[in-house]
Amino acid sequence: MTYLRRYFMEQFIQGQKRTFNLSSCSSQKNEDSIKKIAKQIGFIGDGNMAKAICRGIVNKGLVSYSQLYVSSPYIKNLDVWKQYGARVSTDNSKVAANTDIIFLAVKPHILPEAVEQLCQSDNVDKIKNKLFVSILAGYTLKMLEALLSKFSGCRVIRVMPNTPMMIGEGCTAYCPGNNVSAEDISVVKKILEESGVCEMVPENHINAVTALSGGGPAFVYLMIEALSDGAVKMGLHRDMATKFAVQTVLGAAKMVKVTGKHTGELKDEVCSAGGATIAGIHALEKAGVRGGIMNAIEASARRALELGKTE
Ligand SMILES: NC(=O)C1=CN([C@@H]2O[C@H](COP(=O)(O)OP(=O)(O)OC[C@H]3O[C@@H](n4cnc5c(N)ncnc54)[C@H](OP(=O)(O)O)[C@@H]3O)[C@@H](O)[C@H]2O)C=CC1
Ligand SMILES: O=C(O)[C@@H]1CCC=N1
Repeated sequence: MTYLRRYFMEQFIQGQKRTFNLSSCSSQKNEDSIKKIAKQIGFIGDGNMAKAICRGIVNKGLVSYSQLYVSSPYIKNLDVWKQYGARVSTDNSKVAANTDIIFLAVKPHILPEAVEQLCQSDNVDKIKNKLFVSILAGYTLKMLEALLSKFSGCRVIRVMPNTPMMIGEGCTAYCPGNNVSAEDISVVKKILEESGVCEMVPENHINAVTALSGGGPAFVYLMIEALSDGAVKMGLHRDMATKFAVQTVLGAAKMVKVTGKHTGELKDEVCSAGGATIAGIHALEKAGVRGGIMNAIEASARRALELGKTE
């Protein structure tokens, strides 16, 4: 078991425990019944992003685990879902046939194989008229609609989520495909909005979104690590350095959001004339940090574009 898988399983279990505690309180129950989505939701692929979405929506009371049906190739890996009441299968077609909304949550290079499994199954007739939600980087609506064309009446919504959905702080963009109804959009939006910010974007913006918010958490983790490393170099203990780096990033992000001020103005409020901060800003500018970050977004968006092409 990889470290990441073990970590997500632990988080997943903790999330479930917290949900159980919350839902035993009556006011939460009332709120839950208002929010609840009366649909069966399928996940083809049970990796990091699928777990983040599921944990986010279960924690918010939108669905219960019994409404989730998850598939991936190794039955052992699905035990954790089963343990909490989700249905599981190694057969993707069972998930697609027995749910209303199907999240495609495999890696891009796996998608043709996963869809082929649906096409070759005995469940083809039962997969008609379904709503598919693709979270894959790179796969355009046109490609997705072509891949799923065997299933008449299928609709597709392309979304780009991120892992902080798991804690209700996600950031997701979505683009509806041809044939989706207002109800399709409304239910998918409800799922995504419940776990953070959610905006509709034109499809030609989705690769930029993939780089910015899809992969962005990784860039921010790296920055937090570097801030902590710098402070350790200057003598702070690691625990404190990381705790302060995290709180500083959180606080700065909230300042931008809450005050609505331009980031340049907020930066100027920190930089005393001839002081310590401007010396640090100078070091960052000399290192080309702004250009480096812009290059990272550009490289990531270009790579996202390539991911839909078969490799
Ligand atoms: N991770 C992220 O932050 C984000 C990811 N995405 C997108 O989400 C998708 C999934 O990424 P992520 O969750 O990170 O990837 P993971 O590798 O964590 O998950 C992929 C899952 O697919 C399973 N799988 C492999 N082959 C098949 C198959 N034939 N049928 C069904 N399931 C299969 C894997 O099972 P096993 O492990 O047993 O092989 C695994 O559970 C990608 O397309 C990515 O572009 C989008 C936004 C953010
Ligand atoms: O790295 C990737 O390709 C995916 C897309 C966004 C986050 N992870």
